[in-house]
Amino acid sequence: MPVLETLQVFLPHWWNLPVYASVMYLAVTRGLPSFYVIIPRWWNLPLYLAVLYLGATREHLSEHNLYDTYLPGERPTISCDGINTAARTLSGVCNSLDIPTMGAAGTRFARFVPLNLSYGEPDSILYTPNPRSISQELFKRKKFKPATSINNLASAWIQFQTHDWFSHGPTNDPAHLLSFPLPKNDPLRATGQTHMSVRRTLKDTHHARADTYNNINTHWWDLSQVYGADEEQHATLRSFFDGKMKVAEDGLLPVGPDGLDITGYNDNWWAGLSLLHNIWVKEHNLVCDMFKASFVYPTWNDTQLFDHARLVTTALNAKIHTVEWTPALLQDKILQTAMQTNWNGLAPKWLRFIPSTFLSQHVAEAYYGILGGKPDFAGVPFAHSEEFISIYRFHSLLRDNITIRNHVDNRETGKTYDISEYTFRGAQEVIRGNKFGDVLYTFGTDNPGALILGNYPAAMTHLDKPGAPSILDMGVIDILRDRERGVPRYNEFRRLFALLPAKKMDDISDDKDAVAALRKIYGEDVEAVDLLSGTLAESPRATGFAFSNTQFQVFILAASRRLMTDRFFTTDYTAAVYTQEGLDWIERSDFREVIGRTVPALNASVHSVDNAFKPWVVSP
Ligand code: HEM
Repeated sequence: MPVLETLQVFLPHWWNLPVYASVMYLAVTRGLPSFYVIIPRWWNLPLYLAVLYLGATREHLSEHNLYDTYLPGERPTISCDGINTAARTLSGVCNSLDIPTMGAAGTRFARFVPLNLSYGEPDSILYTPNPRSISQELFKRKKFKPATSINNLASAWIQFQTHDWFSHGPTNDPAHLLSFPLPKNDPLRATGQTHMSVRRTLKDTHHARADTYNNINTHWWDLSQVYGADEEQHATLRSFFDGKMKVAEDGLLPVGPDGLDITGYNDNWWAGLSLLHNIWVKEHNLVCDMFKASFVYPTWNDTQLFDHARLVTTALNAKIHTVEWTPALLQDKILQTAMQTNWNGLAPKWLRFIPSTFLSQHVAEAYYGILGGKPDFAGVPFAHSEEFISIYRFHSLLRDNITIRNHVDNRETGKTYDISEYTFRGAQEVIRGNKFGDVLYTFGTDNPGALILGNYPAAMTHLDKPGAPSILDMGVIDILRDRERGVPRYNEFRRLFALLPAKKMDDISDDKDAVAALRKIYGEDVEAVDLLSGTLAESPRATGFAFSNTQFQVFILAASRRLMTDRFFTTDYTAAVYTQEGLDWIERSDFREVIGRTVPALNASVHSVDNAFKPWVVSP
């Protein structure tokens, strides 16, 4: 039984393994991460060795890459007295009962690099190479290159998830600008413009240490983008009847005076986000119906129904992300096994009799999965980090156009929307000006853009965002944000994340065109390559991976950590807190089921694939 061989208890002759394997085995089971060895192309290892290697990598990174930005005594404190700690709170307080404000809305982002290396770049290098040249010459799309292994729902999904986990906020700092001269040949110069300015991120400055930034959303995986993160706003989203969220008469989310859907977080809105917010509100309301219809909870009031439905809906969302979205983006057997291990554990049902107290924490996590196990903070309070945010700069996923097709016969309906039309207020016209099922079907069958150089939508480099002080070049902003927030550039980032740095430009990519494009901007200065430029250029990638190994290294650390540190995914993932009906709902659902029951017309289409994020097979 190969699965058992990964566990200390079932691998008595571990010393007969090849050298790398025994080192990794020791690292995972006995906590000896100091023996960590970098294996650059780990994806070529046999399946279970590769899974072990990823486990060892996670341990190594947990030991070396977790930094709290609150110094002792700085963290705000509150008491959880009078708060219902059996439910998720809106602001995220009291998830940790030991440190009640851990992960709460408005608290600081952490770092995955040492604090003394997290200073924003000084002006002498902040604008070099010129961010506008990078955006226009290295990033901007000339011809759309699709990511053929996934559908466009996968792109909306990841932005939807990031809005749950983090945001620096839509406002930025009007009093402090990042400003640099436009390149000499920039077409904008013809209009008389000589410089480009971007507001700095709002931040807290400190004496003799790096600036820190606050998350305006909760750090927890709690669907705060759907439910909101404060009482006042949340009250506008609730029907206060049977635990349900408010929907308009047509069954879709109501629309506010700003023309955007009324939901927990609607910044940077577009049709893809509207689809997902609608689906998850419908799902929440169906969970309420399930509880209401069961004979077990006839006396539950609106709050009890809401609280339990939120727990269940949120955990199902986390499960789908872990065992469906991730394996769709990273289509490799190793990853599928690793993500299943995170959620369910490796042990088959019939072998789950060993009490986890007999197993070390790491072995128990691998054997039984993180879910329902003991919380594991690796000694550092949980918060998302700046480095985590930086690896999700996935704007290249966006399509230039969305052409709606009928879900019954796959024919074009004659409606096409470009980015200026499907974003912000425009999302309404896409969602309500078409059949919801047709829009969702179109997303399920279209591909998003590939995460490579030269595939950043041109329209995103002159984005007219309502309320923004000027037209935004998102390529410029993506580069500047990392530089101003002190996220290390590509090579230093790799060093700090236990990866081998590039010695020369050719080491970054096997693709000669990508290397030539990098050279045009960065010359031979491999240390100057920005994180986003390097990761978009990077190859080879693990087989089937839509993003680079550098990004994946951060993912290894963060994906498990946001589950392991959350009381509602660990200690309190129990029938007593969720109800048995709730746990069963999560257990038997996948995203195909969610789509099938929230938009029944698409049940057959979404079941044409084994994973809802793979391109659905088009109707004959
Ligand atoms: C049409 C859709 C989208 C629009 C209009 C949009 C727009 C924006 C804007 C205006 C910002 C803030 C820039 C700033 O720092 O001032 C931003 C940040 C960001 N976007 Fe997008 N975006 C879109 C889609 C996506 C997608 C699909 C992803 C995929 C994950 C994504 C990931 C991010 C990330 C990670 C940030 C940084 C957030 C932060 O600093 O807190 N965006 N986007």
